[in-house]
Amino acid sequence: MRPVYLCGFMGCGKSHIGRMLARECTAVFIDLDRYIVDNQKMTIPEIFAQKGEPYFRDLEAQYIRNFRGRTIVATGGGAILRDETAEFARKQGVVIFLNAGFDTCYERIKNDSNRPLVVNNTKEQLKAIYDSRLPVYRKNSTFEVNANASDRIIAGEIIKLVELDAKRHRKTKG
Ligand SMILES: Nc1ncnc2c1ncn2[C@@H]1O[C@H](COP(=O)(O)OP(=O)(O)O)[C@@H](O)[C@H]1O
Ligand SMILES: O=C(O)C1=C[C@@H](OP(=O)(O)O)[C@@H](O)[C@H](O)C1
Ligand SMILES: [Mg+2]
Repeated sequence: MRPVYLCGFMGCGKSHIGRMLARECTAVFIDLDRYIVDNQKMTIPEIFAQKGEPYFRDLEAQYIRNFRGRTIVATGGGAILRDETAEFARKQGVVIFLNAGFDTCYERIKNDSNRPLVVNNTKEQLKAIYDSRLPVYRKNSTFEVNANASDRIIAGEIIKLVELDAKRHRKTKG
């Protein structure tokens, strides 16, 4: 199995589904946000406040390159927006966009003080960010799944796509 990178807006379920998938596929689970926090020994709000958002974006772009093999990577909602990062991830493995509606995402994240974009933007501003990101997640992913569903259903869909990817990849390798 090649690495699986989950992308999508904050609250779409990347971390939750990723952890579940890794258990089901006996793969290693990496939460890119967690990995950054552990390596930097700072929380995400601290990194944003003390080093700035561009610094955090560079860390994402750098650290996402550290994983190989049977791994499920829950990216942070901004990581796959960078074209070179997405290109790397699609070469390395399979990028899956968890597409959940804005209202679903917002209800899940609205009170979270650990997500600086949520703290620093109004609901209307977050909706505008969501709308501007949607086409980029689409463009930069290999597959898209409907994430307005139960976690079991979403995980099942992803497993089918990962199997499809493995088949295609074997074929192209000959
Ligand atoms: N399909 C789902 N159904 C119900 N709750 C979900 C689902 N996916 C995620 N959640 C919950 O929504 C919240 C945000 O999910 P999370 O995985 O942290 O999102 P992300 O990593 O994409 O920002 C968590 O409390 C999680 O348990
Ligand atoms: O969308 C974003 O720009 C961000 C999403 C967060 O991860 P989740 O998508 O897991 O919430 C985290 O990386 C950071 O707060 C920035
Ligand atoms: Mg997450």
